[in-house]
Amino acid sequence: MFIVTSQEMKSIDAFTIESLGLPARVLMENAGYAVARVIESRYPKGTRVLILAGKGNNGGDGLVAARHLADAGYPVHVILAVAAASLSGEAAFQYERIQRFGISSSMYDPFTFHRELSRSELIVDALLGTGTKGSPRHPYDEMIVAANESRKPIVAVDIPSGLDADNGHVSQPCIRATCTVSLAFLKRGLVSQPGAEYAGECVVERIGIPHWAAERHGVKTRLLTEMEIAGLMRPRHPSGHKGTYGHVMLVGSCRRMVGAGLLAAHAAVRTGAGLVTLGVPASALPAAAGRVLEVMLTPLPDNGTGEYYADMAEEILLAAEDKDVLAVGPGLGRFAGGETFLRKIIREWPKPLILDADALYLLAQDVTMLRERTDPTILTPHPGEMARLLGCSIADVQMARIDHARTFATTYQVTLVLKGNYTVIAHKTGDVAINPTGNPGMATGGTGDVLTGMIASLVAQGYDPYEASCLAVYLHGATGDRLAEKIGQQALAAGDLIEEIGPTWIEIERKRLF
Ligand SMILES: NC(=O)C1=CN([C@@H]2O[C@H](COP(=O)(O)OP(=O)(O)OC[C@H]3O[C@@H](n4cnc5c(N)ncnc54)[C@H](O)[C@@H]3O)[C@@H](O)[C@H]2O)[C@H](O)CC1
Ligand SMILES: [K+]
Repeated sequence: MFIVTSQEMKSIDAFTIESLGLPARVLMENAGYAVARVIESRYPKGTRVLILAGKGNNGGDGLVAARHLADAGYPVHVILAVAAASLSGEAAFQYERIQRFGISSSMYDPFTFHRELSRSELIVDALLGTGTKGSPRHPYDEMIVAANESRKPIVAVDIPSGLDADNGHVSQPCIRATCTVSLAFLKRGLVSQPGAEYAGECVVERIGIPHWAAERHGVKTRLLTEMEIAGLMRPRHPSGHKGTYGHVMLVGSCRRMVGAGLLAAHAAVRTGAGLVTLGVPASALPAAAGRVLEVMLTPLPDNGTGEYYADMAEEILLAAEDKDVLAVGPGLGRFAGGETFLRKIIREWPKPLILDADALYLLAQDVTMLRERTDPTILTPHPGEMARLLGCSIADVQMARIDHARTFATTYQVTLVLKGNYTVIAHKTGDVAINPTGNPGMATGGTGDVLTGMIASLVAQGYDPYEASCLAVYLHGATGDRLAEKIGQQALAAGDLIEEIGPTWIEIERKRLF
């Protein structure tokens, strides 16, 4: 499912209208009708609907919806934010139609507005759409505040008014919708925080703009869907043996963080790797031994410290020689000479490499070392690690997650997984996938280690690095959602997640189209 910016939407709209010859009026009719149908499917006939219409095309969509809802048996009243004379072309055309159809309407004045608001049972927000510039001005601001304060359900047309369609930032005020009917394609702001929270449930409705028009206009951002993920899942081969499913080598679990590497290793086992080896500083080995029976442990000479140090890169490369993928980071710790350590691995490891956690901290000391790699590389930063890699603030990262992830991936030719709500997976070609699964219960220590193990496991099994990342991220979030259903978000722990990977895999795999 494509995700567009307002600029991309504008070009696609123009292309559909001018080159494909589908008039703007037809698109608006489809848009308003789609909104009405969504409302009809959720609210019983007779529900009193108040439609708030702005001056542009978003308002026009609302006016079309008013016409269809009235016809379907909903008492409707329309309030225009501006005088009828200042409505833009298509909205003016639609306003004239609702008058001819005898639909009750008025122009905004505080008294009428509050009276209609208190009588209504459902509000349609058609004030501002993708043409919004800056914070809602008067009287839009007052209308938005009052609509929110009414606590009545709100269906937003295209985006909640006050939302920045491109980055998910919300103005003060911004509509808090129960449901948003996004037209033609999802807008970026609906899958970025805090926008997603203001949008409520999102439904995307077709309005006549063909799907391929997005591709034609170079849209490279999409939302992962369950169907697509199911399609990536490969059945195991009847004659397969453990060698068929690859050997993962993980490096981490220093004395203070033994659990991190173990979580990753265990998750790699549960995601299907043939064999999993965890490299640990020799002195930390007793603490790691016997905790996950399926995992082999490789002690790395550590002078009795239980920590990593620069020279251990040599040992790691030797130990990894016969493995299919190397993942460095969970519980690695920070140490003197870390940059040299990482540079050696980056330069000399000739197969897929995954860098997470403290490996990303080490990488941030000189990101350009990534240019020395030609083999597949996957980075899995959370926003703090991403900020360090870019030398900017976390707020800067969060402001433009998609753009930062994409630029980094294309610049350094890596797969970049920017974690957080709506994890962004960026491919070295500039393709970006956004993940819809997961919940706040997963914001707890160790879940990142689990993800790293899952990605490593899939790469070892021969999945393409980008597809492995998309599949692992989706599955990881879906596993968290399934677990939260069972035990609640509060109680969710990284270790429990691992046991739920298998059942979640089966559940998704069943959606596969044969
Ligand atoms: N063919 C199409 O283009 C279709 C568009 N659809 C809907 O149209 C909107 C986008 O419409 P547009 O007219 O470009 O902009 P808006 O309706 O979002 O509003 C712009 C309007 O409002 C004024 N304005 C801008 N910023 C502010 C502000 N901060 N405060 C107050 N007023 C503001 C500005 O002057 C403009 O006149 C899209 O979201 C869809 O809903 C349909 O889908 C059909 C096809
Ligand atoms: K809106």
